[in-house]
Amino acid sequence: MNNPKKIAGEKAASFIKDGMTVGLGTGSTAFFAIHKIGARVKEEGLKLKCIATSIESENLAKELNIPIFGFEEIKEIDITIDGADEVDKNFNLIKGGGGALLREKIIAYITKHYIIIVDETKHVESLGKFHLPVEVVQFGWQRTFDHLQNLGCEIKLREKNKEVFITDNGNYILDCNFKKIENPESLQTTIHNIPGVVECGLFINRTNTLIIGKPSGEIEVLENKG
Ligand SMILES: O=C[C@H](O)[C@H](O)[C@H](O)COP(=O)(O)O
Repeated sequence: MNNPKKIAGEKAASFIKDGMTVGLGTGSTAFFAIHKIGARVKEEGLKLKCIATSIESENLAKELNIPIFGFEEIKEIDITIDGADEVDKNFNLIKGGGGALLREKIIAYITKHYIIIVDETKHVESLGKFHLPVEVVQFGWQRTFDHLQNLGCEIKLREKNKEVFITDNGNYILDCNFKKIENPESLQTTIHNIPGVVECGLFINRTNTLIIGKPSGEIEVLENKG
C-alpha cells in the first residue's frame, strides 16, 4: 500500500525548478511536498525563494534548510503546493482544516501556478460535506456566529486540546457545516459581507493543477483548463 498523500506531495515537488519562488502549503499532505523540496535543495543544490503559509510550515522548512523569505522580497510566486480538505469537479476547494486558510489564501492569490495535492477521498462532486472553516476576529465572535448560522449551517467554535483554537493571526475559527454547498462563489461573497469575518476556506477558481494520490500507487494529474 502506498501513502497517497506522500506520492501526491512528492510528485508536486517535481514541478519545481531552479531559481523559482515557491509557496509552501500547510498540513499533512503539504508536509511530504516540503520534505521532498528540502531533499531537492540538499541534493540538487536548487536555489529557491520560499514563503510559508503557516508558522508550522515555516518551522519545518527551516529545519530542512529551505530558504524562507518574507513579503518584503516576494511579490509574486511561481508555484505554490498546498493540500485541501475537499476539491470539487470544477477545481474549487475547501481549505482550512488545519486553520491556515488566511495565509494560504493570501499566498494563493499571488501565485502563478497553484498546485493542489490530495488523496482521492477528497475529490468530490460538490463541496460541503467537510465543514467550511471561517476565520473571525475575537471581538463579537458570538454575533458573527449568529450571522453565519442564519445562512443555514450548523456551527462549532473550533477547539484544540479543550482550548479555543487560535490561528497564526490571533483569530478564532468557526467550522460551518453546510452539508452541501450549491454555489461556492456566491456563498463566499455572502460570507465576506458579514462583519467580523476575516476569511473563509472557499478557494474559487484558483487551482491550476490537481494531483491525486491513490493507495495503488497511481497518481492522477488533472489540469484545470476552465
Ligand atoms: O489549514 C490547513 C490547510 O488548508 C490544509 O492544506 C488542509 O486542511 C489539508 O490538510 P491535510 O493535507 O492535512 O488533510
